[in-house]
Amino acid sequence: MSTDLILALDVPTREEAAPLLRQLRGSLNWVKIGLQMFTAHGPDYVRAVADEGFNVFLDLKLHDIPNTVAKAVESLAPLPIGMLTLHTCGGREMMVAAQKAAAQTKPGLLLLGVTVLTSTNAAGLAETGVNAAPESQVLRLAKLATDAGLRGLVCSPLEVPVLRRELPAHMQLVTPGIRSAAAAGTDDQKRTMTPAEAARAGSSFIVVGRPILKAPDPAAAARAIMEELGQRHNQTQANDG
Ligand SMILES: O=c1ccn([C@@H]2O[C@H](COP(=O)(O)O)[C@@H](O)[C@H]2O)c(=O)[nH]1
Repeated sequence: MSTDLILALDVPTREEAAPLLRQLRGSLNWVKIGLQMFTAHGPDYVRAVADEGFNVFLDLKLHDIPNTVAKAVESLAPLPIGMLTLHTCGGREMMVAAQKAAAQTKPGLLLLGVTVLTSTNAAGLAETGVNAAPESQVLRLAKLATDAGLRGLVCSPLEVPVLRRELPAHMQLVTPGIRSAAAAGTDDQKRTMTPAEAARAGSSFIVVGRPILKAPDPAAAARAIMEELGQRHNQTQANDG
């Protein structure tokens, strides 16, 4: 199984993003547009990034009553997006409604259920009244999302091994919370792994923002991560052979 990089384009302006996208055209497949860029620059920017040849992952983490989320999915369907997030803690009925809306309006769209944010640890969960370890809560929400018909999940790479054991093989597992071994800190991320570890665990995609965006040479940092994922893939093939 191979693991692909998704660049989280969390910058304030289109001008700041432009040189990096230009340098990564042709080597990077996926760009994630999240709340920062979408609230500032809207659907037009989604179209602009897709026009540059990137697959777009729209990370809006929808969380509302079933009808409202389904209508939002319908409104977003005309956009050139390949992935869209919603919160699994919105519940089964909401996820079923969203998946139905996606199937009717944009059948190829991969709806991803966000389980427990990678910025949350056991103490943070307990503060919200959830007295479970992150791994148990992720598994619970992941099973609910799978039952509701979703085909992909967002979780930390730490939970990927248990999800790979417990869920159908077709589930796409997208993992933020990526930090290199040499990183000085983890920012606000609490459940982290390195790119190679996440790939080895079985992530379908890793999502990386600040470690690339704040690097002295962001394009080189992105290429180094792709290399790390590719090297691991090649090593696995070599070991398999
Ligand atoms: O659980 C989650 C879900 C989404 N994210 C998003 O991924 C990136 C990570 O950025 P870094 O700068 O690499 O920490 C960011 O856009 C988050 O909104 C997440 O981190 N955790």
